[in-house]
Amino acid sequence: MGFLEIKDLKVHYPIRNGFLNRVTDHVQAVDGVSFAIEEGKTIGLVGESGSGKSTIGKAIIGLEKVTSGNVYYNGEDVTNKARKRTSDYNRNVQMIFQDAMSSLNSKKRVLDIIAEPLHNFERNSVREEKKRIVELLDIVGMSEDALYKYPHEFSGGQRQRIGIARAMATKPKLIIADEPVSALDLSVQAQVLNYMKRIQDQYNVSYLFISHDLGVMKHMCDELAVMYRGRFVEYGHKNDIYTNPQHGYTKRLLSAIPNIDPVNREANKKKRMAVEREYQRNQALYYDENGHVYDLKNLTVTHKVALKAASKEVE
Ligand SMILES: Nc1ncnc2c1ncn2[C@@H]1O[C@H](COP(=O)(O)OP(=O)(O)OP(=O)(O)O)[C@@H](O)[C@H]1O
Repeated sequence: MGFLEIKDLKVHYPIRNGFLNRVTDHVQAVDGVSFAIEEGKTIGLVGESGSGKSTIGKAIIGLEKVTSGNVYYNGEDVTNKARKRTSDYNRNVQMIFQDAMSSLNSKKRVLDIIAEPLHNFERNSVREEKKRIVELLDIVGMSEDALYKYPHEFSGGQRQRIGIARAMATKPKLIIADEPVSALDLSVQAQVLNYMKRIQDQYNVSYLFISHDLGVMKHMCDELAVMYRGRFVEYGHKNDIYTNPQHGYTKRLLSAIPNIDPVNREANKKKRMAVEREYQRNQALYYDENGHVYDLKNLTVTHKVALKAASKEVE
């Protein structure tokens, strides 16, 4: 059993229209998901843009209102609860975002940025506080030199590491990491991910890791949830999902991971195209090279013969 449990979570955003700004419909951003987070483990949420990943993270931390369902923290229902900044839940659940530049206050020095969450939970002398901040910078591989600089004086990867140091200031049990490396170059991504791994080993922190990148997920996660239109279409141990995906959507995501092995590249390309065609057949839609979309159910016989011949080529 996990220390954080999500039960049948739904977040529906109202769509407003017209002069009176009346609610005419809802976007079912998250539509009934359940899972639990255990200590020291990483759960990955993967899926295309708009599938509801960020909304889950924001609903857990209280940035979005939950429409129905529950979030339990150590058995206590914390759904939609107004909390003091100093509450135990706020201390233990932190979030980092893709764009570290906008989540770090550009007018503040690193010392003050990391000190901010500390002020809510600790009473330290100036000397003690500085010592704590130097320790926090150290866990993300940064030196004391960073203390009196501003966010714009750092690279993207360094800024993300400062964000991680700040999240770690309250000694949280869970960090929700929303696309933390998507905006970074590949080599910098690897560096940031390795720091996150090391921090997990050392402090037993859990991650809810949100990404659209299955390559990154393979490196980071224990369990994986594949999201499609607000729901989990597949959920389980990452090895099971990577070796034996059940859902057409997961197969498609997996086949899209770039292959750097030149020997198998051609074979993988064919496999990828076959998976793509199967997915499209199941969707009853077909996209040709010119970007035209056909509904397979309404195709003429000539079209069907042409498509059949095209799919044989890649089988
Ligand atoms: N504040 C909002 N008001 C209305 N609709 C919203 C709001 N925030 C998100 N949505 C919609 O909810 C759905 C899920 O969005 P969400 O940001 O959770 O997806 P995501 O999987 O995290 O996508 P991305 O990878 O692009 O961040 C989308 O259709 C989005 O347009």
